[in-house]
Amino acid sequence: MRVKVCGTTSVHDAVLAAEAGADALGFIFAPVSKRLVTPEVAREAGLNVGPVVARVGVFLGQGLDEVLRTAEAARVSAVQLHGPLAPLYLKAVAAYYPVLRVLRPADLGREATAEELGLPGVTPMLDAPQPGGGQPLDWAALRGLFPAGGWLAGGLGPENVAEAVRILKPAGVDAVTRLEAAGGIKDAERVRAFIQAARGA
Ligand SMILES: O=C(O)c1ccccc1N[C@@H]1O[C@H](COP(=O)(O)O)[C@@H](O)[C@H]1O
Repeated sequence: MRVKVCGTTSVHDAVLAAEAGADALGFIFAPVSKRLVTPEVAREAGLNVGPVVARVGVFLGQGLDEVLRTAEAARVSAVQLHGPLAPLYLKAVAAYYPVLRVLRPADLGREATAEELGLPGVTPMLDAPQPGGGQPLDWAALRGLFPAGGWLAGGLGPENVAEAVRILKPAGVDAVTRLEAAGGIKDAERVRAFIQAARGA
């Protein structure tokens, strides 16, 4: 199972998460976020974590041109897309980058969702309705609905990730709020504890 540490805003926090064993780092380029980072800092962070840590650019409701330009400037290795979007948009991004397509529980079972997830290079990630809000999903209620090969986000932290993994068996987990000392600043102990708990589940 892969572990992603999201909301990285500095080289320091990128190195901290990579040294703690993160498989992937998330860089949020959505202007609404208190974890907004510039492509320049994300690029520099990526250069400091070695060759095997994935760098994921996170976007919410942004235009195709902006997503592709920002991803290129930041030299990310994958893109995470939140919010409603047209199938052609998703197809266009997936032609350049592996995509984590973020879904809410209400999206599961919809025809449009099945169409999106049928595209090559698109991996589902289930998250709470408010991204970056630190609110866990009702994992027990999602048993049997959770998409095969999907990732899980939404209010995960050191104290609850093992339980979530046992219930839903995701291919990857992702967190931000519960790993922070303050908005956009990582708590080193919580980052380490999260990765250990996820791996030990
Ligand atoms: O964290 C944000 O500010 C954010 C803003 C816009 C899109 C996504 C954002 N974060 C994503 O939210 C999930 C889970 O966050 P949490 O652990 O519940 O706080 C994660 O995928 C982040 O990438």
